[in-house]
Amino acid sequence: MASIFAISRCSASAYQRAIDYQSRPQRFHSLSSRAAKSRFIRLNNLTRNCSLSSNAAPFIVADDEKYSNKQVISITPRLYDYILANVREPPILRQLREETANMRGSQMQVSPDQAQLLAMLVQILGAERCIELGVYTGYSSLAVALVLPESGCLVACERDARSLEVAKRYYELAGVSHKVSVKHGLAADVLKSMISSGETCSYDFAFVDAEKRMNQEYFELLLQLVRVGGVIVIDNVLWHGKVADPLVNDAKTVSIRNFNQTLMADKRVSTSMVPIGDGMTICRKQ
Ligand SMILES: C[S@@+](CC[C@H](N)C(=O)[O-])C[C@H]1O[C@@H](n2cnc3c(N)ncnc32)[C@H](O)[C@@H]1O
Repeated sequence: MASIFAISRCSASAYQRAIDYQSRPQRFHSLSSRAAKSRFIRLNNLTRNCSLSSNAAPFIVADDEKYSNKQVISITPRLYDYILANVREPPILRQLREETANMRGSQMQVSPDQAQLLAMLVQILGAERCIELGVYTGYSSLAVALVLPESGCLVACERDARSLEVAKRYYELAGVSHKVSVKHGLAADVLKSMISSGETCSYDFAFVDAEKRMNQEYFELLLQLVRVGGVIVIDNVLWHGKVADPLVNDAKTVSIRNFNQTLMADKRVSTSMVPIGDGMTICRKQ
């Protein structure tokens, strides 16, 4: 109870500063020594009061008039464990995730709850023809291929041959390789050649998870390939929260932030930004 009481008194901005401090303490340590010391102590207390430990109860991010009194919670490690315990991850996906955990870049893989959402969207759409940009070792593409009908097809595009080998092995193991058309190459080139071959408006679903700075170009090409009513999902739209931090202006963050802003004004699609994993935007072509 004590921690819940502390959490409810911790404001959203204090919580954000506490998170900033946890993720980048060096930013605060670069202050003049006296200012740094007092800020260090205050922020240390904040992180403790905001109960960011693994056993923390969910922190209420918003519940005042600004947010129409709607209560919005953050996900703590304990709550995330609970969410994961409610994901029906097929054993073959679990096996792939566990094998990939020791590989370089494993943090790039979508999370089990994200993969489940992608598979769910494909099922709701009744999708038969799908595209994925950025396969890595195949976790998200396998999640999609597993729910495609036998006649379905997923174009899976990846520039790295080594990770593609793992993906192909798992498509075989899962018995879905006949549904996956693997394209080894640069995503934009693959999409352009699909358009040149007359495949416009013939796809139901696309998932974008390749080079983040190319998102706008991928999106324009995919809009040509996806039918009206089809869905394009873009991953990493929150970019570890950096898109909302005006002090972060590296090229990738700025590019994702600009893309999000452009998408917001794009009347060709309806959109929903979902705070799952590192953030996904779901777009439906109008
Ligand atoms: C975030 S990972 C994809 C993770 C994958 N969706 C999963 O859930 O396992 C991004 C992948 O995109 C690939 N990639 C990056 N730029 C690319 C490009 N221009 N064309 C094709 N693949 C690219 C990288 O090699 C990497 O494997």
